Amino acid sequence: MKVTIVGAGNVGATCADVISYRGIASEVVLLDIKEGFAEGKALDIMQCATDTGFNTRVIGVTNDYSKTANSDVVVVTSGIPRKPGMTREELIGINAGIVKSVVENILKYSPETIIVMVSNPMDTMTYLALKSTGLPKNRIIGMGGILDSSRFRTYLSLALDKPANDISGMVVGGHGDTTMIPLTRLAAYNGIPVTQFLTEDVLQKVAADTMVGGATLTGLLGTSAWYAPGASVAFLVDSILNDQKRMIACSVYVEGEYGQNDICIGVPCIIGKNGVEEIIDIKLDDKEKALFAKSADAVRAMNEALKSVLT
Ligand SMILES: NC(=O)C1=CN([C@@H]2O[C@H](COP(=O)(O)OP(=O)(O)OC[C@H]3O[C@@H](n4cnc5c(N)ncnc54)[C@H](O)[C@@H]3O)[C@@H](O)[C@H]2O)C=CC1
Ligand SMILES: O=C([O-])CC(=O)C(=O)O
Repeated sequence: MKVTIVGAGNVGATCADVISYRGIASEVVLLDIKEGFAEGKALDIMQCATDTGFNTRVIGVTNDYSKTANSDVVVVTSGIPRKPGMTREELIGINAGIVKSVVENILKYSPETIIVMVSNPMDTMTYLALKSTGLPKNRIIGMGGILDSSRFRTYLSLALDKPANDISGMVVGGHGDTTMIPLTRLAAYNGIPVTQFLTEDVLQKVAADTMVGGATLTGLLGTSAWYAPGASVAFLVDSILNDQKRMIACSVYVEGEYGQNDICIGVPCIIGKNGVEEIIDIKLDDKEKALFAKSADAVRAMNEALKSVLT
């Protein structure tokens, strides 16, 4: 199985690294516009093979899309990350043009591929990729909810002082500091609702910390995060390539689900070899429904902003 990752920067290279050492794909192509950069990252990752014991072939190329031909999955991480104090939405001006040209080039060589969108603002870039290519909606998947859910589970694990892997929880809605919705009511510690262990105040703090999880790391690091984002992309790619049919919160095109239409937004999906195989329309309570509608309005407004950026 072949995966191409466009953008060999922090997230792209980390994702290539995790895909390789977990043996998720037999071939990974890293592509970047910076001369020699992807080649260097690929060689460095390949030189881990004997110590960590993997056989994935990793190659790096500078803007040579012919080497990406017949990729089963293409991950798009090309574009700029935010700096401290910025929102993801402020990246739209530069990243929209990059994403549009990248997906056009990709489809010339891999017309049947499934695209995983990472570049921010991710919900908007997912919508842009869908609309500009006309691909079927099952083949364009935005990565955000899985990362937000990992952060949610981490903050819950810290509050409970219990292992994160014993905790389930999901974040839906937009992948933005104010648009994501950690579903605290449904989070559980080995099947037991966390509401039995944590006070409402603590749960509200966990939700607030989750929502600004990316901004907190950007403030600490000076650029946005990459270890957890790279691992989240690899998890998603694994579910596609190995047809695992995991339920993962992803940004996908909705047509009536959650009362929304014509936007890409984070909802629970079954992810398998066909990409998005099903959207799980879970029952939200009235408060969650109102938050989802507000989130959807904000996501829709960004899609409107695309028009001025691309003309
Ligand atoms: N959806 C999510 O959950 C997350 C999204 N991100 C987003 O992912 C993107 C990448 O972040 P980082 O890897 O930290 O940035 P980075 O700056 O480390 O890497 C981006 C790479 O893209 C390359 N690039 C730029 N234009 C290109 C083009 N036209 N073709 C090929 N390569 C090109 C750059 O040369 C650079 O190497 C950002 O937009 C960031 O906001 C980051 C973390 C999580
Ligand atoms: O915070 C950012 O800008 C990058 C991102 O989407 C994340 O780490 O969640």
